[in-house]
Amino acid sequence: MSEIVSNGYQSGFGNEFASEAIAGALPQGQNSPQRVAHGLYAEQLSGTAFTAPRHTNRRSWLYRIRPATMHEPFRPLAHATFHNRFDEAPATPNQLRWNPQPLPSEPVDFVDGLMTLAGNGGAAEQAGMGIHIYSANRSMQERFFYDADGELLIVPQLGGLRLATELGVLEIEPQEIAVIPRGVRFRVELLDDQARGYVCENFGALLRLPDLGPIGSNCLANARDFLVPNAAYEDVDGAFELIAKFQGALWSAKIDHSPLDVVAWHGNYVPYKYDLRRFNTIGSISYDHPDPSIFTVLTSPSDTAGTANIDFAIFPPRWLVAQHTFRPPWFHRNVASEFMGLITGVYDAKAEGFLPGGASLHNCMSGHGPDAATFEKASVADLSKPDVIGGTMAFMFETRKVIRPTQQALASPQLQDNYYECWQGIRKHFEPSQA
Ligand SMILES: O=C(O)Cc1cc(O)ccc1O
Ligand SMILES: [Fe+2]
Repeated sequence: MSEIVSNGYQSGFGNEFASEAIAGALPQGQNSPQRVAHGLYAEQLSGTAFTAPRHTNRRSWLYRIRPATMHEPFRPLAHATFHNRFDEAPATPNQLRWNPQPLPSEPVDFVDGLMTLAGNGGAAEQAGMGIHIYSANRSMQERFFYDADGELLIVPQLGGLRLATELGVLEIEPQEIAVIPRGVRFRVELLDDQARGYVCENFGALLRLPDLGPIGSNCLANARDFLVPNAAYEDVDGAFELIAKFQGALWSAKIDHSPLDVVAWHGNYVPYKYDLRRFNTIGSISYDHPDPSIFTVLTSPSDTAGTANIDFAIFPPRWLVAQHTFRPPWFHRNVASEFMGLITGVYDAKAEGFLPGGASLHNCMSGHGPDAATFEKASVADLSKPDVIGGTMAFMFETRKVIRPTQQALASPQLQDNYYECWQGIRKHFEPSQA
């Protein structure tokens, strides 16, 4: 009986990885020998259709102490705040902003501490995303979770997490992210007393690195900076719970052993982490503020070329040097819908009110951009000097479909009822007789 211990990381994105926690456990030359070394069971886990084109095809082979099929039947598990009901309230064109969700006072783990803020599409549609916040103050104990509805992009804002997965251990802190593939079982342990962050549940095509076009073969998030765990396992018996998220609802089954019992694995369907501080940011060195697609870390494409199901973009520290230019984000209305969060610092379009741990939502064609204070300051700034934006990390989940806030998000005391006022102080400067 021993609890899982990290065996470190391998690097790359979408590689054919291979790892064994016991030398010789990984079969050579084939996937499914008649008998696997050390009495392990072979099991395939596919993340794309068997016949998906080779460059998007994802699957891994796991060599484990017991096959994943061994557990008692699932029964529905109630959860008051974590769901995919995006049709409860009318979608709103209003600009919305929330203060950070409070941290729990009672003991709450990652799964219990999930609250759904908004989303679109769903698992049945195989498109769209769920947007959730977690706030927790204790590790998951004697229970494990997997999401059959989509992969989970976890964005910590407060406190580090140790994600003990079937394929090994990922440790992340704020300004790092992790992606847990659909179906992979895991346990979330807290590295600090409290944890809060954002989760993007991707019902569509798997997140991948964006194409770089004329940028070339480097920059933005570089593939070698993505880290994938080496195989690590625990061989533990006990009275445990396996929680599944399936078609928008939770289910619970008894399991008499830890499912984190994969001794060796190989493949390209893997959990991974990435340090957002490694992002190689591109921007204008001449004039004008480019579209924020230059800040894309990962993208989930849709069936329409160039129109993402989800883009995950970040707004990291950077220099602003553009000449004869309004340097912060411009006023805009977009066909895409934008959910934003702030991990640390101040976001350059909002002088105040957008707090670390908070969130904002600007839906399709809803006007937004710099608040009045930011506009006044930037429109008279001295452009002979570069500006440096430091000590900040904001992010955006952008999506082609309208983002529908849940009833609980709209009723939440954290919703700022005066958000629209940040633009009401914008002054009329129009002078028909002056250039
Ligand atoms: O709305 C926002 O703040 C996000 C955003 C940033 C930017 O630099 C350009 C467009 C955009 O939507
Ligand atoms: Fe925007």
